[in-house]
Amino acid sequence: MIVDVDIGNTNAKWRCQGDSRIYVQSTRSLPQAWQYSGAAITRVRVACVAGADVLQCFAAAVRERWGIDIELARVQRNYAGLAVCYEDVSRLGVDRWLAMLAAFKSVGDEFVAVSAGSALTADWVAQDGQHLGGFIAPGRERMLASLYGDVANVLLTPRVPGELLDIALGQSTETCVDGGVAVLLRGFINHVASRCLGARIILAGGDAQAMLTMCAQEHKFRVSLVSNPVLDGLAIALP
Ligand SMILES: Nc1ncnc2c1ncn2[C@@H]1O[C@H](COP(=O)(O)OP(=O)(O)OP(=O)(O)O)[C@@H](O)[C@H]1O
Ligand SMILES: CC(C)(CO)[C@@H](O)C(=O)NCCC(=O)O
Repeated sequence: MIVDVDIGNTNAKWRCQGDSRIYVQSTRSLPQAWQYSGAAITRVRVACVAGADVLQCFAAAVRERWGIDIELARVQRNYAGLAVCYEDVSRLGVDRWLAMLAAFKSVGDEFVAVSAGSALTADWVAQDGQHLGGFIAPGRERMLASLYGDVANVLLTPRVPGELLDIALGQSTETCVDGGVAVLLRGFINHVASRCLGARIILAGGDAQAMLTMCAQEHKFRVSLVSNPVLDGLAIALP
């Protein structure tokens, strides 16, 4: 059994080969125990942007339980037709690279890979596979945490996407913050969309659905929601 694992800053997600289900566990809890409960594992392909300590604990647990070393994806300057534009490719997040690899294979044309998770990222890739650059910004939870500190999670309210369409003026701290953050998220996705007229927008991450809702009507037809391009990219990077 091959298992692909995406260790993000908030959540670790995994998928077993031949099974479309994605399992999620908080990254914080991963060093204590990986909640994998499937069949015996022969390969574990990993993308990790969380700390080295998390990865070390995870690798040690896999070695102890299945007697194998994890296979870690690493960014390469030129791979599978995708050419990374960073001067120092080791600085590019492997999650961004894998998402671009997956989109490059499936779109076959110019695209922008957007992730709305712990961070907001957008990466432009030309039709010939040249990575043109991108943006990194704090994601929704990070923006809230920067205002509320450790109580951010308490104040996070799961919102139905429709609520985000009409950003009302807040009349309490919470509604002012929610509205302000929504303005920034909306600004990000609509800037991306209006900067890449013609290109497909491949949108993923925990806040992808909310971002799609906030995307201007005239751009929505170019957006494809994907559930986890990082996991898709692992199969390309580590065949
Ligand atoms: N149940 C939920 N309630 C509220 N918000 C949620 C929920 N699940 C996800 N989110 C939103 O999704 C974000 C996390 O998304 P995701 O799981 O894609 O993160 P991640 O993969 O760890 O991030 P990254 O890859 O950027 O490190 C949170 O910051 C939050 O804004
Ligand atoms: C930006 C994040 C946090 C998004 O998960 C990740 O891709 C990362 O840690 N990147 C390193 C910095 C960079 O990509 O330039």
